[in-house]
Amino acid sequence: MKYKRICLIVLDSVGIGELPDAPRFGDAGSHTLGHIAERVPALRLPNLERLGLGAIAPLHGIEAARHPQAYYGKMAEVSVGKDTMTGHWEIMGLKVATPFNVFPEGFPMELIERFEKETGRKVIGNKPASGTDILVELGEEQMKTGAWIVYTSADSVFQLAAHEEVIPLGELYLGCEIARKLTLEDPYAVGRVIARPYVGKPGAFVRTPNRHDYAVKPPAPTVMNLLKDAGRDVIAVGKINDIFDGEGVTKATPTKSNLDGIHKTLELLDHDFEGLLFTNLVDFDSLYGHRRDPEGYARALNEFDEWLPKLMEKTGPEDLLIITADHGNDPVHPGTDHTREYVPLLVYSPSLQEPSSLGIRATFSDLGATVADNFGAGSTGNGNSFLQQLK
Ligand SMILES: O=P(O)(O)O[C@H]1O[C@H](CO)[C@@H](O)[C@H]1O
Ligand SMILES: [Mn+2]
Ligand SMILES: [Mn+2]
Repeated sequence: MKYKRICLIVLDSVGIGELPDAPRFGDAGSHTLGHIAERVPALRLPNLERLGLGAIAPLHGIEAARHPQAYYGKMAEVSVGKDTMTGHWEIMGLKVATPFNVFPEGFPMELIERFEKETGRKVIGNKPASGTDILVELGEEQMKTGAWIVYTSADSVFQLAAHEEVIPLGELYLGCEIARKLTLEDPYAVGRVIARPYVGKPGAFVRTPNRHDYAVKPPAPTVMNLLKDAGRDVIAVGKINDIFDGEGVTKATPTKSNLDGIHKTLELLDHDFEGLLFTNLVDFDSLYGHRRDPEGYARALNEFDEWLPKLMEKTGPEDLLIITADHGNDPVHPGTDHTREYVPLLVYSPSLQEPSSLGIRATFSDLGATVADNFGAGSTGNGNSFLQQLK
């Protein structure tokens, strides 16, 4: 065991430029970090810059450090998707070869009818939509009729929106469990069912942090399962537990925001453990990427950058701090969906002598392979470990 604790932070959707196959996903020219830096020329990320962020790709206002404090590079996604589950599963050693089903025309009527029958409420919506736009369109109708708002996106998601004062949270979660049961397998096989509660009055609806995700289980053991089976700790912060449906997790903490996720990560680093601390910071994606808000996205990046020194401080010589992402979500790209991009890779420990480039990794799974390698936990069969390169 080279490192005792590995703290892996996924900045959800913080991509670093189009992948060669981006045109196939409608994402030619996408560049989440690059376009934010261009749109918000005042953006400075001095701490990520010190680690080597600007050495991965040219970014306006962020220099390429001459002596980066972290190993740096970028990783390509080989799986056939650009959603959160696919990205995280690939990071943890799986290659998703069959895409999840998507529903650009909405869900088949027979599924909707079964859902209505089992829940005792009607469905309105049933189409791809932005989660905030659909509330503007249908929130008032839901308040009047008590019907479910069902919507999807370019991802494989069955999203169920409900006003907390019209359909109580408990009933919303029950509705999601019913939807989960109905869509678990073919012919629907939906990646995720998501509870989307909101509050407020027409014209001023706001979504609450009581969102809850019901994912399918990863189709094979991931690096997290390998670690858990090898007796290591696998601590999940934020959405991680949902994304893996609890598989391979030994302890989980949900979060309310990026800042909450950073605080919880810092707190966990104060305790002794041996294994992986795996954090997802989702605000980048849900509050700014999907909302096509480059200014908000820049502020969130800035906030993470300000807390980074604290995270580095708590990373001891026997620890590794790894920062990456799961896909892109370029706030300047047309539409409101994810973008098919490389993700950044920064690997820091105060014990590293002269960090240099890790190059372009052929798959996100190189990261998982490195984690498994470090703990002598075996292999999922995907990815090449870069552990020996870290000196
Ligand atoms: O527009 P909202 O509701 O935020 O939905 C987004 O969030 C979903 C899950 O991450 C994505 O599939 C996308 O549809
Ligand atoms: Mn994501
Ligand atoms: Mn998303």
